Amino acid sequence: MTSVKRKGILERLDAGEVVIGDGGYVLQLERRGYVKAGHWTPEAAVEHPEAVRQLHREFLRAGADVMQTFTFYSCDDKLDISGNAPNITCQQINEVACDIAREVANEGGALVCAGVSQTGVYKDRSSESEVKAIVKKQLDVFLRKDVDFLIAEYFAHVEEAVWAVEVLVTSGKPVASTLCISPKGDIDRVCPAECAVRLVKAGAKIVGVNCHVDPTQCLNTVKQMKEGLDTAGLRAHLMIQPLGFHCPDCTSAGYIGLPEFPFALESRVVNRWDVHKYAREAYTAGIRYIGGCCGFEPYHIRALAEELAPERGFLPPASQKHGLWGSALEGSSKPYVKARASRSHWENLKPASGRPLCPSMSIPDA
Ligand code: MET
Ligand SMILES: [Zn+2]
Repeated sequence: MTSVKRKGILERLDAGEVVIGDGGYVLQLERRGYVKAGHWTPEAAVEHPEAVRQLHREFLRAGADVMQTFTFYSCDDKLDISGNAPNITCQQINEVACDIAREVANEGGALVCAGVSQTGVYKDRSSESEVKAIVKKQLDVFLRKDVDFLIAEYFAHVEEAVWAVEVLVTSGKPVASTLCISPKGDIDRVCPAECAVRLVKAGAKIVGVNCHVDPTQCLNTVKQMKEGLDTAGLRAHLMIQPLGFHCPDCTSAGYIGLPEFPFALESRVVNRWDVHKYAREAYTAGIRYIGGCCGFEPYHIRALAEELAPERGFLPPASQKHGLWGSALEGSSKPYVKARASRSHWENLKPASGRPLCPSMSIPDA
């Protein structure tokens, strides 16, 4: 599949455009029956390409400007651990994942971003060459498939992310990097400001966070990253792809440490109005690449696109089926439903969980 000539990621961001990211794949496809929890590897790209393609299409229709390849954890050491895809290789998965992402991206002018994530071999400095070899193997496939840009995402140690970035930049393609860290910093207690500085010095042009904590906590972290870069006199674009779950009670282990992870997170899902608020705060903080990670579904991405429609100048196709701020309810025959066709109703609502015996916060296991 060839790429259609279109404005690249850096051209868009350098011009001050808002870039809407996509949402979470592995968690969503686990729920749909195509990914095994615990392993979280993406062999569904080969086994059920139609399922992966459909999720990409829904994100595109919701307004995503970027299709991230379904290549999470797709390196030899992770797939071996999973042991549930004996005949499928990572190369195969990564090739097919790039093709699927390109096919859907071409349906709507989106860019293809190929991703690598934390490896299973990271220890200390001694693992540098091993980590880099794994990333290089993934990169070779991505280059053959001529993806538009690259991301090193979901790294908990900035040191490992820096190694990945160092390999990815050798391609000459733009490189983004997001860490799955809390406002306190990475696992080794490197603060977000320092993390951002190290990633940019390694060559990343777009830096930020993804996964592990909620939109509020991710905003806090990226703001610290921005301050760190400003203080160091470095320039980079900022990116944010938080969880689509509220977890103010989690520790630096993020949502993985919550007893509800991963099979009972539903009561924590952010709603579309939470996403409006998050999108506006991210934009105001100077972040221009705004998307979501685990828990972020197509309707959340549509909410991002709707909140930022004044800046972007258009609405996504999925908004044909959604009146802004509940206006579609004008057509309801029930007066009490019709009365909810107002921004103030949805903006001020404190949604009930409907679970009278449940606490609003948990005690994390880690
Ligand atoms: C656990 S984070 C997963 C990130 C990846 N981009 C996905 O959505 O599948
Ligand atoms: Zn995630």
